[in-house]
Amino acid sequence: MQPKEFTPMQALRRSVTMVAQAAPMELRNIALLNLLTGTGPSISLFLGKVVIDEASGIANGNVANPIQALLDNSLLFWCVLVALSLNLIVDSVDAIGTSLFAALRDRVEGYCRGRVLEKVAGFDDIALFERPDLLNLLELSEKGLGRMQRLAFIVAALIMGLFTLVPSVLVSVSIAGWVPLMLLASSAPSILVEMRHHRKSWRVEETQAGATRRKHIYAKAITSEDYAKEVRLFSIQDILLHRWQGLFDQTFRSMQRVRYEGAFAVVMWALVGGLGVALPYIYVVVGVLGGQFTLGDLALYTGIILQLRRSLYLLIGNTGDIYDVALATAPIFQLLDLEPQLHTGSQRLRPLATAPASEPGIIVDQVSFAYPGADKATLHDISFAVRPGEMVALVGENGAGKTTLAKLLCRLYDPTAGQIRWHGQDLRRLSLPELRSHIAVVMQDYARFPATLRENVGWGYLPKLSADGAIANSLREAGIDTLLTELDHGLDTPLGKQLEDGTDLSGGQWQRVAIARALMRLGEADLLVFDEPTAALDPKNEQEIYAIFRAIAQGRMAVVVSHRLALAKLCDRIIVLEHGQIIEQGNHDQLMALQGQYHLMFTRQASSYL
Ligand SMILES: Nc1ncnc2c1ncn2[C@@H]1O[C@H](COP(=O)(O)OP(=O)(O)OP(=O)(O)O)[C@@H](O)[C@H]1O
Repeated sequence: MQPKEFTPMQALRRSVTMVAQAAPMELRNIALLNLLTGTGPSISLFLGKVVIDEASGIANGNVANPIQALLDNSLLFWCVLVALSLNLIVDSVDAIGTSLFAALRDRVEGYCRGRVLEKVAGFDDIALFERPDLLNLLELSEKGLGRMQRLAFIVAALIMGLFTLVPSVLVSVSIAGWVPLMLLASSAPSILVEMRHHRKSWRVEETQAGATRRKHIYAKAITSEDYAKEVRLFSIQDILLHRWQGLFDQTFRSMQRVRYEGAFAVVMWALVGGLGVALPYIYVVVGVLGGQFTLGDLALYTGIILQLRRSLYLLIGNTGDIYDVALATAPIFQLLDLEPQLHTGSQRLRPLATAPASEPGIIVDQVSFAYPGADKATLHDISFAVRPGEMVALVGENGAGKTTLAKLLCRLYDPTAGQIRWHGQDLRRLSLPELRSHIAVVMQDYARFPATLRENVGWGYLPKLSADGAIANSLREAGIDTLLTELDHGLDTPLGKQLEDGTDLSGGQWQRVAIARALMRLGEADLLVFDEPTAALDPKNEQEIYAIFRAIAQGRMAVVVSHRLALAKLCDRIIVLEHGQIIEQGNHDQLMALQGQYHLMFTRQASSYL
């Protein structure tokens, strides 16, 4: 799962295609509008020249009725009328432009963000959320999404620049062939300087991606409800603020240095570009004095030279920006092209009856595992079996590798070495959606979905999302059906403080809701994976949940990760892990008789309850 490299040109091509796909209608309408507003000023200048030449021809001081003179000269009359109408139209369509641009921005945002969300949601594995380099990629894609909206504006501005440039070039050629060439040549260095500046800025943003992400983490720790209580109780606001400020200063300083350098270079080259305007300008003024050009020409040509320069700047500025966009949007395409680490297999899960005689249940066969990017393995050569009807406990000290093993059983990761087989089939060959539909999980860090009670439970088994009876049953089995009467809107009460009118639950209640969600799957699930399922429950409720687990594990395979050895004691087999290795295995009595690590842990825990 290594991100591909993109050249700026490749990223630019993909970005332009994406913008065109996102808002084809808005782009077309903006192009039409720009055709009008871009060519309008050149046409106005030309009409102005005719008006000046015609008016100065008539205005010799002997015109008795100037209005009649205007009406009599049809060229003058029509030029005045068209120039005024054109100005009126150009001014009035400006307002349409504002709403078209707003629609363009929203469409591009919706389409591009939608594609990114779709991609992230479609990842079957969780490495994307656990690898710092991929988290940085997510951070950079977020910046890229902002730049994608800018690209839409740049494309519109370039269209505008071109529509202004073409008539300006055509008119300026009539002054002298060298005029547009000179303006172009004197502006060219600015393009290169802008591009270099953008490349440098992006390099800084890239190298600061980690710092920017950490900055967001500290900002979140200050503003998020999850940390609010402890931040205050331990008075760590200042530490977090200080860290955020430090990272902000660091990223700001690096960017500011590049900005100053860039601004200086751009200004210097803009001054050089000014010379390119001065010479043609003087040439026209001298031409008027020498009788080569008329007064109308003076107005037209000086206006057109300045306009040509402006349109060149519009194009130069936006070409520089387009380079910046190309660099900044590359992470979006790196993310969109990211190959998931896990691939679904095609086989259907074989029924128990057809499993090979030696292979019923789940066999963990010499499994080792290292987290992506980690230099040390977390699990070493793990082998054990969970037979149908068996409840197996994974115990061990913090960091021993229990949760990691639970993640491998649910195929959130694949083993680095060895195999996990289910009724004789390697998990990697099974269809992932099918595999996961046969597993009911309660994770240690279970989700508290900002959704209704119905959804928090019903999302465990979508076909029964509207089946009030089934959801109520799961809540009852998880011992939390009192919520149905306690909550104002019963199943349809929004849960979580993030939601308007949301009701928050206690930690233990949320844990029971997570258990109820897993219970919704019981119709299909053959494997139950419970990782610290009772951590938030009091001892009385814990005992009650143990009894529920035992009951639902009947006839299924169950793996329970727990520090509560009272729960482990109820299991058919206990696997003791230490530093990612199995050090003991057996039932409670066998392990107690062994007088090893389990015995030590159990007696310590039992004595602490006395
Ligand atoms: N996403 C990850 N990337 C890299 N290392 C990880 C990741 N998750 C866990 N680890 C490391 O793997 C080791 C085992 O972690 P694991 O969560 O499996 O332990 P555990 O036995 O469940 O611990 P606990 O009882 O505290 O929940 C730890 O050293 C941990 O630092």
